[in-house]
Amino acid sequence: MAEEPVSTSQSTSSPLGHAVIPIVNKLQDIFAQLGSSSTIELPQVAVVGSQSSGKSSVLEALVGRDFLPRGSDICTRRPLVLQLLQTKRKADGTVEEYGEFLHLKNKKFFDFSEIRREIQAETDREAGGNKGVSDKQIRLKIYSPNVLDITLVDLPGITKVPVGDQPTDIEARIRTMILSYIKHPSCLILAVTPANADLANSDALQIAGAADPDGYRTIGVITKLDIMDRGTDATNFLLGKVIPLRLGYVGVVNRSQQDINYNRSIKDALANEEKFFRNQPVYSGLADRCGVPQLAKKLNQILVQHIRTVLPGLKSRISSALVSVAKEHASYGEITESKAGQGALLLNILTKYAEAFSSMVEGKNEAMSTSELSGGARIHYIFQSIFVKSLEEVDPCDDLTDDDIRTAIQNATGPKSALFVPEVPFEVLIRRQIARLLDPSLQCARFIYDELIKMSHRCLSSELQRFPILRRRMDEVIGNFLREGLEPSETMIGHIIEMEMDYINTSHPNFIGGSKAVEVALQQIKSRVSRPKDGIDSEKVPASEKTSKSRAILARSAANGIVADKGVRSVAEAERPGISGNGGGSSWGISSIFGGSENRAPAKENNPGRMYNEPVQSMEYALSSIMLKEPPTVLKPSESHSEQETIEIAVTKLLLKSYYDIVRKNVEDFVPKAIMHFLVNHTKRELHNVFIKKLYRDNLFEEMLQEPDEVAMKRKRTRETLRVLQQAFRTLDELPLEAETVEKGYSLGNDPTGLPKIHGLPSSSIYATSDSGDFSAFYAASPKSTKSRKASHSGELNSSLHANADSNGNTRHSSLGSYPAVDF
Ligand SMILES: Nc1nc2c(ncn2[C@@H]2O[C@H](COP(=O)(O)OP(=O)(O)OP(=O)(O)O)[C@@H](O)[C@H]2O)c(=O)[nH]1
Repeated sequence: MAEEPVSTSQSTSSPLGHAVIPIVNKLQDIFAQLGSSSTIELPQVAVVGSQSSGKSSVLEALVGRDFLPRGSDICTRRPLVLQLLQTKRKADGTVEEYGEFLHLKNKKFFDFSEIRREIQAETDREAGGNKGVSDKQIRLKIYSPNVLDITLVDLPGITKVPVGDQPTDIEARIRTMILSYIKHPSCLILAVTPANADLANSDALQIAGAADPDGYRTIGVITKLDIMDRGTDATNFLLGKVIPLRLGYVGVVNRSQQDINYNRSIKDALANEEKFFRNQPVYSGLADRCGVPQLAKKLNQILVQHIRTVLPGLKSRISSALVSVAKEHASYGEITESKAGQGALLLNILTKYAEAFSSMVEGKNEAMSTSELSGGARIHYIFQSIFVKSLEEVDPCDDLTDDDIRTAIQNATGPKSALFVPEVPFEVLIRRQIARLLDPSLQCARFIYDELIKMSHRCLSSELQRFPILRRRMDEVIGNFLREGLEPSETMIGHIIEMEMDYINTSHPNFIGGSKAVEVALQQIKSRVSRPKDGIDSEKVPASEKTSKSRAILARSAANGIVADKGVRSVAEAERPGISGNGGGSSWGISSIFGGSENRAPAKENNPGRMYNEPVQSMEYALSSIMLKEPPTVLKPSESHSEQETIEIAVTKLLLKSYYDIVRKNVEDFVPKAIMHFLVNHTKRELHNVFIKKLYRDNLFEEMLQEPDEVAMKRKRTRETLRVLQQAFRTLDELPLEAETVEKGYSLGNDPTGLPKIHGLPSSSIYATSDSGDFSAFYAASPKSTKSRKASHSGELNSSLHANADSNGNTRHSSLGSYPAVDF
């Protein structure tokens, strides 16, 4: 490529064009180094056009070296991805240029004709020797101080008629292949059309139009201006009068086949091209649209603008990758060799774990979920919504039928008939109900234990992943410790229930008491009598019996201080039984249910009640020598309920319910307390000590802090990734200032000419014009602002040059939006 004379303004201009592109290329290499399939997708420049239109020649001229197979026949049969990388001149001023193929890593090709031969050989290897075409890329990097940093793609030319090994659908296949490159919004398209062909029917413009209908990224290249028919010229093409193109056209003169045959150098060809345009007065006013150097400038300028816009997005991606890799790296920790270091590490892990466990129980855990209950909240849920709720729902009488109660009453009164509301059956039955509370209470403790086990697993920090032995040992220790904590809580729960069963405190202020129970029971029965269907049939009960029972019960109410019906008092007193006097150790006198014993009347043993009627009758039968039936082995109370029994049953139920409520509340209160004290809080308090006691041993450090090889490997890999990312980040960090400088260069026009200054671009007057080929105008505003916004989102090239903020004021980054996220 011809060296441009460096003007004063250039020498003071921003070096961004020089600096940004190599950095991004460098980043691309960095990502490649990471072995990640993700790469930074730079805007590529693809050359499209019909066969032999001069695509390869244009690329070669841009590169400034002969290295591509060219000829009148089909030459490009595989996509060639060509990354041009600008290198510095050597200190002694000599130039080193070489190429490197991806498929031949570490081999530098200093002889460019050898590069051409390798392209041909590699093409043949994949696509065969007989004009076959393949879509498998050949990747080539060219290092040279004489190139602009750009990635170019040479694509097979569009052909209509299949030849050689080409399939019948060769045209469609090539079009698909071309489209797969140029459809990408970040791909710049060089649509190459020979000047001696009909531009209106240009394959290149047609396919470019399909991929880039608005022409935001298509540059028209007219080749072979030198072999146009005499008397014709390409000015109308170049001015966009035939087919308008937003980015305009550049006319070039490449080497003819004869030049190639004579081995004419590119340098000569460029000189020849310059001479051509100089000698053609018709092109003199179109200097900015003529010649390979102008094409190079156009491309470079677009590329620089694009990269500048893309950098912030790239930077944020790298920084987030950096954060996650750094986090991962930190999770692998450092290798600790010294005993003291190991001890400190172990202590730290154990302490952190114990703290995490406590925080989780207390609900102070940072990683607390917002989508579900966790930690201590689950414990609370188990207590309140499972345990308490289940107990509340239990009816103490639900497993007791009236017959059960009647049987219990009859059993409790022994051979006598029950004269009063019996206390023993109440105690027997209430104990039975209290006993039922044991199982759910123990189950509740189990649930909490399970929760704590789950929490213990959740507390395992990522740091522990690298110490599987320690992790296992910690698991064992906490598992055992929790199991040990479960025992006393279960014992305590047992005690709570036993205590409740052992002493039935009928003096409890909340207990209904016998009198009140009788009163309520009578009311219940009365209301049932008035509604015979609902309850017992009062008619069936003999009147005398009914009166006596009522009297007896009401009398007890009176004895308890409740004013009873005066008319029945004496009878009631006469019928007062002496049960209380016969109470055993565990039997609480009737007074305990019915209140104080002050008004207790002496027992009357020989009360001629219903009880004795039957033996008397038996005697009479005996006298008549009538034999009795043997009593059955299993005896049940008689089926018919007396009214007395009904009342007794109702009273017993009321007493049961009332007392059960008291016990249930106690249990609901004490069981969670016991579990919290003996299991949960105990674990919270003691876990750290237990860990220290069981695991913090000099002789165990080595064993417990043993990490698997895999962790060492991962640590090494993430360290390397981190290093590369840090390097990339640092490199990018230096860019904003330069980008700003470039911004100034473009927008403020601090050059006397008011022109943008890009490294490697001559400060020619080409930018002064402001027609369709002027990028400054193109960058400044889009004719379709809405569209450009949309395009910006989809990552189209032009978007990077337009509005940088969406309607929400968010900065958007365009083209790299489509490159795959860094995935390590
Ligand atoms: N006179 C003249 N000949 C040219 C020009 N550009 C290309 N040629 C010749 O046209 C022929 C085809 O050029 P290539 O560069 O191989 O064309 P291509 O489009 O890459 O061809 P394929 O890859 O095979 O499709 C070669 O013989 C070139 O020397 C030009 O501007 N002037």
